[in-house]
Amino acid sequence: MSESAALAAAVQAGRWAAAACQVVRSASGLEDGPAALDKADKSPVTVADFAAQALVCRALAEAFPDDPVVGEEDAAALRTTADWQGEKAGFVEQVTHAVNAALAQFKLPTATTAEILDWIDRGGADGAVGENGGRFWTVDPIDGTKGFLRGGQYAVAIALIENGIPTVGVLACPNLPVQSDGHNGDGADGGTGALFSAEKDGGATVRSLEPGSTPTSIHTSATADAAAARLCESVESAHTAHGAAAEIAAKLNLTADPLRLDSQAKYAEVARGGADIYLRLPTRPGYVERIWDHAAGVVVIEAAGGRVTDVDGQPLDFTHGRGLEKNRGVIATNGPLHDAVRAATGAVLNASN
Ligand SMILES: Nc1ncnc2c1ncn2[C@@H]1O[C@H](COP(=O)(O)O)[C@@H](OP(=O)(O)O)[C@H]1O
Ligand SMILES: [Mg+2]
Ligand SMILES: [Mg+2]
Ligand SMILES: [Mg+2]
Repeated sequence: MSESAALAAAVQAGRWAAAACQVVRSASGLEDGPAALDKADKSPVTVADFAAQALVCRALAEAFPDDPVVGEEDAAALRTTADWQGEKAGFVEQVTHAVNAALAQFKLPTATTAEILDWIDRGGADGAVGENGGRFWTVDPIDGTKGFLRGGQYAVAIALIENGIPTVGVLACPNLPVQSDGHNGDGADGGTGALFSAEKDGGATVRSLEPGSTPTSIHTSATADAAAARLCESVESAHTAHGAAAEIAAKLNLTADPLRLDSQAKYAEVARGGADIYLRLPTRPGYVERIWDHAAGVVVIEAAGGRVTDVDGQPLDFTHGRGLEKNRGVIATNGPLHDAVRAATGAVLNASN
């Protein structure tokens, strides 16, 4: 099946953004890592998050100038940097450098800092129902920023949402091998990285991040035997309840240790059969999952034969703006295991309430 214009634009956006992330990683010292700021919620944002959002928004604007974009980041902090000193001095210049280094790799003209900040702020839409005929993009320029900082997994995640349904998804994973190796939490293997993509009702594919690479089809595993299943979850214990996942695994007689990786690389691994179950279990009441942390992963995994619901068995509801306001946690599986995993999850979470 040939790629739609929307998928082609998202693939290009993912390639540009991944290139900027790789520029930042290779330019930063191994000990210090890339420069990062703390956001209002104390979570980190790096030079590469901003550079990647700028490039994704530029690519989407070129192909679809009228489409709103709901991006995780905004440039407000970068517009007030005149008196930044110490480790923050030069932060904005580093963003500009990363964007222009990536553009140069693709033989595109360089941009000014003012243009780059405006591209970042194209991601300021709120995903409100009813705007632009119900069509908007959502972008996580680096999903798994903590993984990126640790040299672990991270993903540039891009999805098109139409009338509340994610219809196109791209996950560019610079530290994930093109072939699953069963221990992908380790980070860069010296390979080129992998780009996963899918369209709703089309197939899902993986290709290398190398220029001109060819996509190959991927599919979830066929296993219906929970005891033989591999479970993946976040590295960060603040993002998912590791203890409850261990209880669910025990209930399912699962024997293998969980595969811990950052970012939507977890959706990608289940989508290609490298794992069978992804659990994201609420850690504290009131946390609302963000749409950009899931939309692209949902398209890829469903097109590969998998299933996604929240921990209550409800479909993820993308019609409430920037948050999955009506959902709690996420269960993603290969498909055949879904009902059993959902039942075990319900039993464990209800027992602890
Ligand atoms: N308390 C919480 N529960 C669940 N997810 C959280 C969380 N706090 C932050 N996150 C989200 O977890 C994402 C990373 O997921 P993972 O642990 O699977 O790598 C972060 O994305 P960013 O890294 O894009 O900010 C952030 O949006
Ligand atoms: Mg973040
Ligand atoms: Mg994220
Ligand atoms: Mg992010």
